[in-house]
Amino acid sequence: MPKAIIAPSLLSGDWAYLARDCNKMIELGADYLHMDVMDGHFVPNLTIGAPVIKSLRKATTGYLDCHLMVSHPEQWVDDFAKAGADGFTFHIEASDDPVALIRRIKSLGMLPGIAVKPGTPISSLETVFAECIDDLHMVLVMTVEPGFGGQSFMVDMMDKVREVRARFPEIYIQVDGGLALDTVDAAAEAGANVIVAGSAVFGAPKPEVVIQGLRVALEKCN
Ligand SMILES: O=C(CO)[C@@H](O)[C@H](O)COP(=O)(O)O
Repeated sequence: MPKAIIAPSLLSGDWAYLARDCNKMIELGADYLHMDVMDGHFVPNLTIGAPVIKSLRKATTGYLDCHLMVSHPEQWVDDFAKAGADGFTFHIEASDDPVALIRRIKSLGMLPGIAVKPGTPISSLETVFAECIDDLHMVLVMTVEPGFGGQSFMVDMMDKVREVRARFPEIYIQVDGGLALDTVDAAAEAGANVIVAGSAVFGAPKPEVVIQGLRVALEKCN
């Protein structure tokens, strides 16, 4: 099983103090900085693009785990690579040629991830699994409808996590949406090893306690 990774979602941070919040999360024990990129089209919310990642790159050495909730993710891959993103995860529902995009992401020096919305089955990834599993760093199983923080964790998505873990023991499986100390066990037991948590971390009086608690839950199952 791959290493346990905790990725606070900066969507729940303070955008006016983004660099400060990123560095604070790393100091408090986070592994990845989860950056929610939304275009107001693929999802009904609008956030940031590559220029913000470029500025942030100068301000933090943390791993910038970019989750592209956008239509036509191909359009942005070069910009994100130039900006200094470390990971580029896009949605299967948004891409016409996911295999080519995964290869492009990798060739640009980023780690490729592929995401599925709650209504999308893992079978939609068959072509990706067949043609470029060795290039794929991570599968992101959304545990809420993408677009907003603070929603409830969808425990029924754990069947998808189990399905991916059973087939690919070494792949990174990220879960995103509604993860907190009372929901992480279900994700960890199913085989997830990358936990995104926004409101649970940023809303806590001591974020470091939540980060550590999430890590302990993952490590119990690893
Ligand atoms: O991608 C998304 C929402 O679309 C997430 O990254 C959320 O930001 C997670 O927030 P919480 O559910 O943990 O508050």
